Amino acid sequence: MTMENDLASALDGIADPLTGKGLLAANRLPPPVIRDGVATLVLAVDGLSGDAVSQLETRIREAGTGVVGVRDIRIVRTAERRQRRLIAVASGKGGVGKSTVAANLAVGLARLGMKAGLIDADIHGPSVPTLLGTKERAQAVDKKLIPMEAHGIRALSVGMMIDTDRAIAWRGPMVAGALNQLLADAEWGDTDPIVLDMPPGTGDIQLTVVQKHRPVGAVIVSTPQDLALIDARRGIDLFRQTNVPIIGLIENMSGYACPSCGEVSHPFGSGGVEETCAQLGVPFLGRVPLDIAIRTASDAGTPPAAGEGPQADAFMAIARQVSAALG
Ligand SMILES: Nc1ncnc2c1ncn2[C@@H]1O[C@H](COP(=O)(O)OP(=O)(O)OP(=O)(O)O)[C@@H](O)[C@H]1O
Repeated sequence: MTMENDLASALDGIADPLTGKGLLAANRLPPPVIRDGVATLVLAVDGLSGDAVSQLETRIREAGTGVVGVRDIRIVRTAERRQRRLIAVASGKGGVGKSTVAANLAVGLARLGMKAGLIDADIHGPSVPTLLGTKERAQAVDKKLIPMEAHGIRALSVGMMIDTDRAIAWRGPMVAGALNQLLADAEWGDTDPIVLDMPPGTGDIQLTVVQKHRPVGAVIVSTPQDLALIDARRGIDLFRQTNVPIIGLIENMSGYACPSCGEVSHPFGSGGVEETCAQLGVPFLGRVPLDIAIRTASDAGTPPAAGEGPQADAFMAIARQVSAALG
């Protein structure tokens, strides 16, 4: 028994790449079983890339064979069915730029070489068709929706399915049903990861989405002003309660550069999101300035992350951090 305990604590000393918790605490591994000096470990590979799994296996073997009495480690990976990693982009409050960030994050991840997708679950104001410049309805083949392709990503939006004026009166179960259609009943092929632009707020709808679709992590968008930050904390709480790791917070509309004189002002204050991250012990992923060029490009259907210049750089820096967090 002590040998198994020793092995368990050695394995729990390895940090899970997604949550940072020990491998047992993160439910990556169940308590180990040892027979005749051979430990058989069932490793849950959900949400991890092939490289991340291989690195983790190496560390498990190193830690395991260091335990007295363990002569061999056998690792069985859980069914490696194609797990699509969902990244939830949320905000506690509307209008903080959540959809803008979600679209540019997906485009940024695609520019880093991933087959990224984007789902617009923001039924009260589906903005992805505008952000990507895809105004047509999505086609369906054999009752499966075909995601639109734009700016290197695949995307589906409630706004590509229905008359959005009607959706505004939808209740929770209808939202959940529509989302299921966008996620499970669509032809996503090898798309991974998928950025999920969540409905704004932290109510029942958000809770259902999170519980049902189990994102591998959440990105929270906030502006620096106090009110938005209070709501962002609520967003963090929602994910913590449901055990979804917080990938980090983004400060959007941070500092305004006057297009004529160049002077930078801070209409919503400055540094608030980074401070909140430090207080809550969650990563700060970066800031995106309040920039007219971002709004005009977004309204014109050309996500800044697809181009060059300071606006693209701000989104790419965030995409790199999210990509690193995914492993
Ligand atoms: N960094 C920025 N600089 C300038 N304009 C921005 C920036 N971020 C977002 N915007 C603009 O602010 C408006 C709201 O953005 P967006 O729709 O992304 O917010 P949201 O949080 O998703 O809103 P909602 O809660 O209504 O869905 C849009 O016109 C968008 O172009």
